[in-house]
Amino acid sequence: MSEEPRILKLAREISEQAGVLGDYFAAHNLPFPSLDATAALSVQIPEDEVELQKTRVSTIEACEELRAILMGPRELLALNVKYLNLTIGAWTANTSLRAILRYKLYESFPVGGQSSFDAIADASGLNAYDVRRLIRHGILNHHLFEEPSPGVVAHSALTKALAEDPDLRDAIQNAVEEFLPSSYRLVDAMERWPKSEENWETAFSLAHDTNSSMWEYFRAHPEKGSRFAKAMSYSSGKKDHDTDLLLANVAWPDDGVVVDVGGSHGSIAISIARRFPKVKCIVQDLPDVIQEGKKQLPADLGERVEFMAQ
Ligand SMILES: C[S@@+](CC[C@H](N)C(=O)[O-])C[C@H]1O[C@@H](n2cnc3c(N)ncnc32)[C@H](O)[C@@H]1O
Repeated sequence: MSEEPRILKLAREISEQAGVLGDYFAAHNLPFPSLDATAALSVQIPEDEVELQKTRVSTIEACEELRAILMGPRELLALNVKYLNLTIGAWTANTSLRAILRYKLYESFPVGGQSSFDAIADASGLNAYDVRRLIRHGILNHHLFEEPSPGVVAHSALTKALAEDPDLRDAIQNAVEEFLPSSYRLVDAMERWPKSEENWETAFSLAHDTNSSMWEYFRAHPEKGSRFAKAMSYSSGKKDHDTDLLLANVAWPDDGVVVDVGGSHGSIAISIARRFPKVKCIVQDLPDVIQEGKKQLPADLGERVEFMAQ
């Protein structure tokens, strides 16, 4: 008999285990757990009910795994960046992800192959102790890498996605290197420069130890600037966020001119031009960004998407 698919197995386990928990609450006349304002602040299972506590934890773990599988690697990576820092105690939430990207651990051995902590340390220049701890942190917290047997490292779907999808990689790295550190400095910037309208008196400047605005900083660090622009294109249309929603929910003209102010490399303008063959689009942005956008523009849209440095 073929093996039961993982999502069905997990769903069955969740249902069975929730049933066991439900029977306990009913038998003990306890309120069922909920997120209503009137609910108890902890789930009402006494500490000495060890088996029941285990059932509760394994139900939560099965829910997390089912959710992760159903999201898929790309969406899951984006979600990791977005939400993990909200967990109290998750001080290290994105450290393994950041290290895996910064030191290119995702390409330290081929997808489909296996490696060891020592070999990954050699390939990356890190020491084996750090590599082991970071990779195990990634495995436990983010589904990054797998350890099929002790000391043997293999790719997971997520590290495979990082290895094989440079656009996704740029979007994630831009988030963990540029934006997450800035988000932590926002209230500091508000305190330091109350009501400032200066374009460099920002959380970004504090996080990056600079007296420049984010845009000047990106110009001085072109590899980061290019990564930011690719991240914009990624989130504004290429893969997970369907530009169809934008196209369907705005009363675009059938012909005429659309100007995308701050349109970066033109991903939105390109989508509009493709959908409405009589519309012309003008993308306005900073000179360096415009230069790159021009280079990337598909040749067949040369007449209808214009880039303008502003
Ligand atoms: C959040 S991004 C927008 C991304 C773009 N709409 C997309 O979907 O890919 C903001 C854009 O504004 C541009 N920008 C910032 N300051 C500018 C300025 N002073 N003049 C022109 N463009 C500017 C940046 O280069 C960047 O591409």
